[in-house]
Amino acid sequence: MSKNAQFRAIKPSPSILSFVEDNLLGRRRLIELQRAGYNTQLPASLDNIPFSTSSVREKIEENVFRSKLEFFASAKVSTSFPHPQLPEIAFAGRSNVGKSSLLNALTRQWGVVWTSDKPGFTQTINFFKLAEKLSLVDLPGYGFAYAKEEVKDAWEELVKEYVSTRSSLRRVCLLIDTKWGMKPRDHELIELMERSRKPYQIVLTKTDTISSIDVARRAMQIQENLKLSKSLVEPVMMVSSKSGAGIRSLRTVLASIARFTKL
Ligand SMILES: Nc1nc2c(ncn2[C@@H]2O[C@H](COP(=O)(O)OP(=O)(O)OP(=O)(O)O)[C@@H](O)[C@H]2O)c(=O)[nH]1
Ligand SMILES: [Mg+2]
Repeated sequence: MSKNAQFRAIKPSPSILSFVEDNLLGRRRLIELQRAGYNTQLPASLDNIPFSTSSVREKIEENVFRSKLEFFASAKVSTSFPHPQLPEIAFAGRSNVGKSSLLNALTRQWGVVWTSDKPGFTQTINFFKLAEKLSLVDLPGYGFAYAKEEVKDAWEELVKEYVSTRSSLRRVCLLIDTKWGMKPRDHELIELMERSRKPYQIVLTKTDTISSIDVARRAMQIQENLKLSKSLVEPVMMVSSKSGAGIRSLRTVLASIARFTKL
């Protein structure tokens, strides 16, 4: 069977299918979003309360994500990692997968984290904090095709060192582009997290680019692939920073890390 046919033969579980439907994930027609009660005039309209009568955005439900997002450190080498003070959530994944965009979408604070359509844009580990509650870390993407080999290796070493040694790191969100699925470099990082027993959670990004059934298939495929993994935190999360789909669900999951972990 071809890879494509194999993918199409995947039967997503009922829980994945209902998550996809409840969050209106996948490419959707405008009329469908409007019928579901979303104000499609708003940017990232699915990150709002359906049937809200307000013409502006409702406030973010999770307190911690309403705090001001502040950049506080940047590191190119491990000796410049800041002193670990807050529970930390890191965003890892291939270049261009949407890490920086997701940080912006979670906090709705556009412009604090820089995004770009040029792969390999984020070249250092950037540390942000939300009040004195939680630290969010934007990792440089790996697998960037155009950088010089030695530069690329240096980035990867930095990410690996961070993931395996950082004591305040509570979760790594491993972002995977829904359309393309997991690549060898993603597996390398997973092996490292398994070895260093770092809890990690998969976040499928750019779900607005493919059909909803394919989003569900991708989540199922990854869940099956990683079912023997010990450090994986379930479930597979699915988001679109563009439509706002799944963003509220991810905030809920991540806010509990701020609430329940002490350093
Ligand atoms: N359609 C769509 N495009 C997205 C989404 N999220 C990000 N993008 C686009 O993807 C490109 C890369 O986004 P970034 O957030 O800069 O990606 P990154 O993972 O931080 O990239 P590096 O810093 O190079 O590692 C930009 O052009 C974004 O506009 C999404 O949910 N949907
Ligand atoms: Mg980036």
